[in-house]
Amino acid sequence: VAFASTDCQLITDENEAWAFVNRVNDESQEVYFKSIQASWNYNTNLTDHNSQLSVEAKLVEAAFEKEVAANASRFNWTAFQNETLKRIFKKASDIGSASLPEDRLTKLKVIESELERLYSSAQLCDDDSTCNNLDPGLTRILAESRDYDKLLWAWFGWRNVSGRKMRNLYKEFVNISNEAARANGYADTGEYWRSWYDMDNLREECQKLYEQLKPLYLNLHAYVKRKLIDKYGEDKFPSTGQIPAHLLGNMWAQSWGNLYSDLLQPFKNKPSVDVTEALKEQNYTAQKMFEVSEEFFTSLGLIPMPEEFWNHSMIVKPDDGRDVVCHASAWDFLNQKDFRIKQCTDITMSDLITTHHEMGHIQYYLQYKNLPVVFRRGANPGFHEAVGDVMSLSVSTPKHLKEIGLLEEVVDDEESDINFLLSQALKKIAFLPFGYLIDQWRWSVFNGETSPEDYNKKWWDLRCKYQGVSPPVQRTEDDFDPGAKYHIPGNTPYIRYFVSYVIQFQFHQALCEAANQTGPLYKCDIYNSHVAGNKLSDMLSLGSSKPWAVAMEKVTGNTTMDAGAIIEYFQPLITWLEKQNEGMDIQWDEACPTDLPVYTLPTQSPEPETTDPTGTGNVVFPN
Ligand SMILES: C[C@H](N[C@H](C(=O)O)[C@@H]1CCCN1C(=O)[C@@H](N)CC(=O)O)C(=O)N1CCC[C@H]1C(=O)O
Ligand SMILES: [Zn+2]
Repeated sequence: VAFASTDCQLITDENEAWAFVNRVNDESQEVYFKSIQASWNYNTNLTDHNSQLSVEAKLVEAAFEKEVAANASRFNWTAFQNETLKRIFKKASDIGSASLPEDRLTKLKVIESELERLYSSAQLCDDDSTCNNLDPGLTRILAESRDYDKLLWAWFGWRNVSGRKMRNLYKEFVNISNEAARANGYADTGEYWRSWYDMDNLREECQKLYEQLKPLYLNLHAYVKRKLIDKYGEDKFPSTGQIPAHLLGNMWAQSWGNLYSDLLQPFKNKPSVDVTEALKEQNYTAQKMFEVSEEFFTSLGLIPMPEEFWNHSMIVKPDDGRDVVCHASAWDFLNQKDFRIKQCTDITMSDLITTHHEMGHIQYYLQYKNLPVVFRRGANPGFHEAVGDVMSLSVSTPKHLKEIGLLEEVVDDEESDINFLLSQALKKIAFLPFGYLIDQWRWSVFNGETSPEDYNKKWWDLRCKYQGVSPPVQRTEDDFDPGAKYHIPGNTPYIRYFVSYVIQFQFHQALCEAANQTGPLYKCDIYNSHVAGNKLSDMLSLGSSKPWAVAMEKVTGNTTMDAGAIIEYFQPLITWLEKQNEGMDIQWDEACPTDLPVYTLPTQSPEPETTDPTGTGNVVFPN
C-alpha cells in the first residue's frame, strides 16, 4: 500500500516510534557485524574471494539501511517532541551510498575494493627482484635514508606502483559517489561529508584556523629548509622556495619527526626525545607497545581493552605471504563485544604514537557501545581523531618517557624545552597544511571545480601553495599522486585530522587543568589522573547523540574550535623560531617550480648506504 504523501497518513505516536527504533537497533547490530566482519576478513587477506564476500555483505547492509529509511519515512518524525528520538530518525534517514540502485552500488563497492587492494598490495621491485611494499620497506627508506637519489627512487617509484594505476578507477568512483550524494539531497559528496559537522561554515572556520597557525608553520618551514639546504646543497632546492617533497622523512611530507635526531635537533648535547633507539634496545614488541598504551588509558580510569581485542586484533604484519591492508586502523564491530586494531607495527616512536592513536578510537567505541547504533560515532569526526592524540601529548613528554623507562634522564632547561617543542612541532605543526589541503583537493573534485584532466595539477598547486612542498621532478597527468596517499583510495575523509590537530590541544589544556597540572602546557602529563579521565569519558560516552558543541563544552567549557591552546603550547618555540629566522624571507611562491627535471626510474635501486663511522651523520657510499 503506497502511503498518501499528506501528513495525516504519517504515524505521529512517539511510543510507536521508540518501538520501531529499538527493533531496528537490534537488527542493525547483526547486519553491521556481518558486513564489518567480511570487511575485516578482506582487509586481513586481500583475495578475490574475500573481496566478493565483502561486497556482497555491503549490499545486504545497504538493502537493510534502505528498508529502515523507507519505514522511518512513515513517521512524522520531524514533528516529534523528543529531541533524541528526532535525532535518531534524522540519522537513520541519511543513508549515503545505500540509496543507490543495486547495480550502481555494486559497481561503487567493487571499485572501492579494487582501489584499496591496489594501494595495499603495491610493491616497488628493482631489477634483482628485491621488492618493497610501502610498509615497512619504503616507509623506512623515507624515514632513515639521507641519500637524495635513493629517496627520489623510493618516492617516485611508490607513486608509479600506486597512484598512477588508480586514475581511471578514481574518476569513475567520483561519478557514482556523487550520484549517491545527489540522491540524498546533497549537491555532491563533499557537501555530504561536511554535513557531519552540523555547521554551515566549516570551510570558513577551518580557513580561519589555518590562517591563525600559518605564521608558526612558515617559521618552522624556514628553519627546516635551511637545515636541509645545509645537508643536500642549495642547488637541490627550487628558486620558488618550496622544499622538495621527498626530503622530509615521510612519503607524503606530512610529518617531519624522522629528521629530528640527526638533522634538526637545535641543541645537540642534550638527551634525544626520539625513543626509537630505546624501544629497540629494550627489545620492545608490538604487544608491549600496545600494553604500554593501554596502561596509560587505564591509569586515567578509562576502560581496558576487552579479551576479544587481544585475541582477534592483527598487530603485526603477517609473514605467511598474505597481502593485507597494512595502513593502521581501528574497528568497531557494532555488536558491543568485538573491537580490534589492524596494524603492521614497526618498533619505532612513530608507531608508538600511532598505537595510541588507534587505541583512542577503541576507547571511544568502548565508551559509547551501549548507545543506539546511529549514535556510535564521534561528536564530529575530528573528535574521534583527537582521543588517542590527547594521550600521546602526555606520553611523549620527556618526564613521562623517563617514568616508563624510555628515557635515561630528563634535563630540565630552556634548551631541552626548545628541543622537545621542535620535535613536537615536526609532527603537529608540519601536519597542519597537509591536513587542510587533502579535502580542499577532494571537495574541488567532487563539486566539479577540478576535472580529471587537472587532478594532478590541482594536487600540486595545493601542495606548493599551502605546504611549501614541491615535486622533486616533473609530474604529468599520467600520474595520479593523490592516489599515493591511503585516504584517497581508502575513501576516508581527511579534514577530520586538521580539526583534530587543533581541538586535541583544547582537550589537553582542559584535562591538564582538571589534573591540577600547573606548569607550562607542553610539560603537562595527565598520567594517573582519574579526574581528567572522568571528564573525558563524560564526553566520549555521548557519542554523536548531541551536537558536537555540547560535547566540546563538557570538556573545555567552550563550544567552538579554537587555536589558542595549540599556540599557547608552542609559544616558547614560536619566540625561538622567530629569532632564528630574523631578517629572512620565510615565504615561498604560491606556484610550483616549472623548470623541474624529467626523471626515469632506474631499475637498480641506488646503493645501500652506510653512515660515516666517524659519527658525523654524513652518509658515505661504500667504495
Ligand atoms: C594511521 C591512521 N589510520 C586511520 C585512523 O586511525 O584514523 C584509519 C584509516 C582511515 C580511518 N581509520 C580508522 O581507523 C577509522 N576506522 C577510525 C574511526 O573513524 O573509527 C591515519 O590514517 N592517520 C593518523 C594520523 C593522520 C592519519 C594519516 O596517517 O594520514
Ligand atoms: Zn584515526
